[in-house]
Amino acid sequence: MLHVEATALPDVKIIRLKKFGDHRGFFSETYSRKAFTEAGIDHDFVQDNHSLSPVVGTLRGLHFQSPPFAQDKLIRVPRGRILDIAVDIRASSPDFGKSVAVELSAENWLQVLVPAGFAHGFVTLEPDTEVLYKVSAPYAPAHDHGLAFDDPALGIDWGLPAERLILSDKDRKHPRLADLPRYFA
Ligand SMILES: Cc1cn([C@H]2C[C@H](O)[C@@H](COP(=O)(O)OP(=O)(O)O[C@H]3O[C@@H](C)C(=O)[C@@H](O)[C@H]3O)O2)c(=O)[nH]c1=O
Repeated sequence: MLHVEATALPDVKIIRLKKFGDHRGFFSETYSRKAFTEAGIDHDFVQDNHSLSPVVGTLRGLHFQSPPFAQDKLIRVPRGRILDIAVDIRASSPDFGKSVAVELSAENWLQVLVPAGFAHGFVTLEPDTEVLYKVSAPYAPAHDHGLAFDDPALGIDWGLPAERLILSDKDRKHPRLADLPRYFA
């Protein structure tokens, strides 16, 4: 029913789901605890989030929650298209500071699993893009942190010129990786 692939950062996984199309439209099991667990993705998701970004170039990120409210995230796009980015911020990881980008869309029907210890963000590539994601810990504003999306040390190519990017005020003020406390060992 589902197929799991590692990305260049092996703990970030791409999930391919079955989509059954017929003359009425389609049906898809977008999450099944049993099927995901059998495929090695075993997380205790406690909250579902949903965002809408009307304008192309809306960039949300890079975000993470620190322990004890660190979140695993399972992300999908039921409408529109995004470039989804995960950055390894685990201090002792050989991939510390490295990022991976995956395009998620209503068309490709992929999901991405971004585990705790990674900062996460995305930029929208189509108008009216909606992003749905499950998280494994509740929202905890005191433990909610950000990393600068344009930190040169990360070298992330967001795929659009800077003047086309739409961000929250908060997301323009996050520290660079070198100045970020080491929240994850
Ligand atoms: C994330 C979150 C926000 N909020 C509130 C706080 C604020 O008033 C409003 C908008 O919050 P933000 O600006 O943080 O929303 P946004 O920038 O969409 O934040 C999200 O970005 C992506 C990339 C992630 O990975 C998510 O974990 C989350 O951090 O929603 C909640 O009530 N619960 C939540 O779980």
